[in-house]
Amino acid sequence: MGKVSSLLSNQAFYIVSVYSMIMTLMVGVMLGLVVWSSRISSQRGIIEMPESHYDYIIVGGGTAGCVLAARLSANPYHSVLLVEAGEYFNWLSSVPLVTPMLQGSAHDWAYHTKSQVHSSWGLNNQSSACPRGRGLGGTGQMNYMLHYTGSEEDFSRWEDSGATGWGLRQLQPYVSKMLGTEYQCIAKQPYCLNSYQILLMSAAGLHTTSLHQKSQNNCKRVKAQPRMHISHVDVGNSVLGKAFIDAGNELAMAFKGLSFSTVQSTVYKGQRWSSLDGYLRPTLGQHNLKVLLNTRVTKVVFDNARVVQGVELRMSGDLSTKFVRSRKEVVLSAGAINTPHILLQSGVGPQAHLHKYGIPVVSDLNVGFNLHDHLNMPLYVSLETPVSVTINKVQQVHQFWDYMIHGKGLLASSGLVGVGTAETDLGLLLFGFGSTDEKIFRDIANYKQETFHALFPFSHNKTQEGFVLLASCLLPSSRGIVTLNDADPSNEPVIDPQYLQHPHDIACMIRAVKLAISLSSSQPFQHLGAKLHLPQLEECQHLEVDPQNQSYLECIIRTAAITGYHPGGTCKMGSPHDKTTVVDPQLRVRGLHGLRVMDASVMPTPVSGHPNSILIAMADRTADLILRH
Ligand SMILES: Cc1cc2nc3c(=O)[nH]c(=O)nc-3n(C[C@H](O)[C@H](O)[C@H](O)COP(=O)(O)OP(=O)(O)OC[C@H]3O[C@@H](n4cnc5c(N)ncnc54)[C@H](O)[C@@H]3O)c2cc1C
Repeated sequence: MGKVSSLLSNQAFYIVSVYSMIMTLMVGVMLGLVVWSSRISSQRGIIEMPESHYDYIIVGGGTAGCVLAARLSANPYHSVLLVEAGEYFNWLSSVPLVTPMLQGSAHDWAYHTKSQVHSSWGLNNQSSACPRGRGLGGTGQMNYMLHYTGSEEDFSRWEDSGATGWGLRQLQPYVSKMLGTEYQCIAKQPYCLNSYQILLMSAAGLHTTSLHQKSQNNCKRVKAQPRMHISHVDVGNSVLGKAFIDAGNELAMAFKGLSFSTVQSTVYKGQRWSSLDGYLRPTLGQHNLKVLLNTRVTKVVFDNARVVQGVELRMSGDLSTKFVRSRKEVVLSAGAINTPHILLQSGVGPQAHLHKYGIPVVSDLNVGFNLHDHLNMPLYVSLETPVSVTINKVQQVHQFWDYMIHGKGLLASSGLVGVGTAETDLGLLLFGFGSTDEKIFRDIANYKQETFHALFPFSHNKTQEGFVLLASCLLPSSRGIVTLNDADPSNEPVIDPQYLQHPHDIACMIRAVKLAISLSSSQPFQHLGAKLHLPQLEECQHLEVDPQNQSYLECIIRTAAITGYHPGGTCKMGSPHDKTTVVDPQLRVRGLHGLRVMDASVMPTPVSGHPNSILIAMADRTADLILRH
């Protein structure tokens, strides 16, 4: 009997081993095919050496740069060069769940902030990580894929501050276009307008002049191919998602303006869908669009009349500098950290700061100021019900199989489940991870080991069920600055966000944390056996661990809150008469000719959520502003 059972178990072991070998082999082959086919299709339009000149030069192939390059090259008579410091991201970037693994990799600029005074006490050197995507697709190729298109108030604030033309009404047509609705004229009508005019008309309500009335009769909204694909967490299939919505309903009386939903993500058939996929990729290979990878723009060059001549660039592995001329415009889309860095290196920035490094001043502007970012305070909640993502579940072979064959399963989602707002400025995210890889999550936040362990007490347990609530102040008032370290463009700039410097922000963060605490103790989560683990942090050990204790809450926030990954504002857009602005509402750099900025650095104030899709719509509108010019 014993022999038979050991024979059977040997056979079972043999079958399981062969099965896993076959599965692993097939997964390997399929991944190889995916990588191989994307390599082949990705070579189109990529050049090794630039020509001497182009009509438009776009610096940075990130979220905004990919849209601009596609739109400006739509006219076959315009030659466009897109210069990107990195290369193509590897295949990991398309698998939503493993997104955090890109941080700290070769695809990340991997910046760190200056030591913070008012925050980050529990981080190494009191310095926050500041990841930024380096490669085609930019930070949009390494972000958490949350889709959000802003509130009306976000854009009214911009208009009120002098960024005229950037209201919701003007941006809405571009958001619609992103999602698959366009405005088209009936062909061959004499009074047909171009798409920009139609978008403007629709933004203006379509009925102000007789020309508009005629066009209203001849132009219509049509369904088009969406540029961006959006997927939703289905409440019917997500126990955590359902609990989140139900908890929102329960809390509606206690918090004003509460709005809770499951997340929308820029994911298509289980893969990341960025502005590279939706805008740039379909246009690659056009004769008039060239992409230069692994090439860093070090400087914008001007003549004596402050007209842009072109850019200086350095190709990877080559220490010499090349010059490429622009016949029409240079657009900086290098992101909220690198765009001000390039401008400062080019002599555009505060005079005293440039003098300090011996850089000749081309224009004395407030470049680098007004840096804003969201902060997230993580709170861990353990569960007694198996409804979350755990390391053990992710490691099951069938998860790989489901993903490779059907684009489904745990790997197909970022793990983010719910997004909530209340009282206009409080934000909450539910990350459905019960257990996490300590090394990845500790290092990407730059947490000290003891801070990490206090926040995530079960991090060593691969089967622990639970989730993380990220509490945030959506409209922070603190403003930081990006400055030069020295006059060498290849050295990192100094990033000082001055998190929580403004008293408003700590009060706002405390309210957000209280919202998270109320959520964890709501009935829907209690039914799942939720237990909140308020951290016992070394920096706060003199304070009683109590959710009602304001001083304790302030201390844990100042110790353990981490970046929300949304730096912006460092080339503030606004009225050309306002000395604090860098670009006018057409995004032209004030006082210079032929130079614009279009990326997160132009956002005058933070948006009440996630900026990526808003930047896509803004870049699309900017292309129309440029083309109309
Ligand atoms: C980890 C993480 C998660 C995030 N999650 C979300 C989310 O879920 N939802 C959301 O809406 N937002 C999210 N964001 C923020 C969002 O992705 C960014 O705000 C957005 O991508 C910024 O776009 P951009 O065009 O301003 O810059 P980027 O996309 O950063 O593009 C800048 C590009 O310029 C290139 N570049 C820089 N310097 C040079 C140079 N000198 N020469 C040539 N090229 C250069 C860079 O390599 C890069 O490709 C996240 C960000 C991070 C880091």
